[in-house]
Amino acid sequence: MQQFEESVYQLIVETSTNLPGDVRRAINLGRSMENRATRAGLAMSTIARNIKMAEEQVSPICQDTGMPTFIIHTPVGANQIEMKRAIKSAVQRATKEGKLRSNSVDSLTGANSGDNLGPGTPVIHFEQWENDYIDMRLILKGGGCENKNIQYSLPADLEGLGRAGRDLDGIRKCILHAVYQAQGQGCSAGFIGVGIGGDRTTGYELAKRQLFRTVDDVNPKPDLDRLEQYIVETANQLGIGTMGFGGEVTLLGCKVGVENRLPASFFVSVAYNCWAFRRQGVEIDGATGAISNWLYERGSDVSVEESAGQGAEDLAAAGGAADAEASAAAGESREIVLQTPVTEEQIRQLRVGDVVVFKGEMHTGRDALHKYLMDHDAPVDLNGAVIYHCGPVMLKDEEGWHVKAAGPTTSIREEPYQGDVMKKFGIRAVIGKGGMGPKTLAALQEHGGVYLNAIGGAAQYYAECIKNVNGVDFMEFGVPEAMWHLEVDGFAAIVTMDSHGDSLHEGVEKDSLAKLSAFKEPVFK
Ligand SMILES: O=C(O)C[C@H](O)C(=O)O
Ligand code: SF4
Repeated sequence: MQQFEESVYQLIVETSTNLPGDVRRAINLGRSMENRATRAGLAMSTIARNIKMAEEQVSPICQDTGMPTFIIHTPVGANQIEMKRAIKSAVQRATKEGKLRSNSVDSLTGANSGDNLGPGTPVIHFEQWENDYIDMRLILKGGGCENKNIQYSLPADLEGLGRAGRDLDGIRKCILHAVYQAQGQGCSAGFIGVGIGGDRTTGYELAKRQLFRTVDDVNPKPDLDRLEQYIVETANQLGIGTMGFGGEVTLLGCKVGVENRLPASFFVSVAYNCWAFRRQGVEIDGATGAISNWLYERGSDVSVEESAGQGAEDLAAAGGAADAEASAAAGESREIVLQTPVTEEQIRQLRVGDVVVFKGEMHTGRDALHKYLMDHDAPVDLNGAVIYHCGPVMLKDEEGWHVKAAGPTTSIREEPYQGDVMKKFGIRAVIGKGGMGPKTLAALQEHGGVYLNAIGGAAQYYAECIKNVNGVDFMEFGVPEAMWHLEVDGFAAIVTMDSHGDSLHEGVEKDSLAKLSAFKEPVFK
């Protein structure tokens, strides 16, 4: 078993940096369904480009490399204690080399362990089997989509859909509702795993295990097969679209499993996975510990389609290069280049739909920083500043810090603080993903601010726009939560909430709720 640790390391690197073949195929199909000239289409193109960049640079597809979760089948008599030790050591190495972000945080103090090890992390499930080889599967599911998991207890009354009973049609309603409530916040277009039955714990486990099925497999239970197909088709009529920008593609896959339940309980548990659906698996020789086979088609075998004229289609080139038809479809999107710091006047000119390309310094800030800034001073002048909701993957060498991955994080978590923090320090622009709520929208209007949506998960795409790390504060918060001062060039994001009271997110949510209500009537009798 000498090579076992190296095999685990290879599996981690492959999973984090190279999206598997079946997921790529689903994304290619999604891209073909989305109108390329729209905001959702541009987001899809950026995602495709990011997948390629991650593979080429062997760097994380998304900066949030999630909760490493291993499911391992071992031959009878295999030493699981030794394997556990090797897995932890491989996780440590992958973190040190920037293939995983340091993601293990003390729940009470917020202290980051720095190496992805700690109580409960990584997650390792062992099971014995009577084969002589090891089957090891890994999923790296990020926090943003994990936050969109949802569990229903039937019967229930669901927004837009009414009564969901204890039958297949009630289950249908729960799953559709699960997609609706995620909106773009889990980096749609997503994949969902559904667990019917079990208890509250095993229901979620069953849901997550569905994510290990290949996107294109067929459910052996005809009823569930029909349900899976219905859900993908119907969810794509909700109009949520990539990143919640509105569009044709909201869901790329649905897998449903069923287990027995107690007479009193009826749970439907839904695990939502973003487009950055990172899971792989290997067969390992029980004697040597070497990889003998990959269990899912590898990313390198399926190319992510790039369309002709690709230069003109990514986000940074969107406004300027869009032709008349494209501009109209994207809601008259304009491209505006802004040098930071920015003025109130510049910000008041921006409208929902504009593509802004930033140049200059921006500062990262997420949960720990926003809480801190509520009752402390900022370490740097934030007048006219741009805040980026981002927890990057960073590596340090003799020359200083380097950005390895730097996409946006879900902004809604900062809703209680954002407006106050902007007003207090004179911050003019906030970049994140998934949109923010009414409190922030009101503050943007009053203060003269703007919210921009970057493409979630596009961590390599944005890392390339960061030309220098000017400095860092609050390293004590841990790498993802620290305040990084970043020099950017060509950093593009779309205005989705402006200083005139308009919010694209509010509109998409309202429209999708109306569309959801059309699926109220029973389908599965
Ligand atoms: O933690 C992050 O960097 C992102 C997170 O996965 C999110 O989707 O909000
Ligand atoms: S940022 Fe988006 S793509 Fe990355 S883990 Fe979170 S939900 Fe997934």
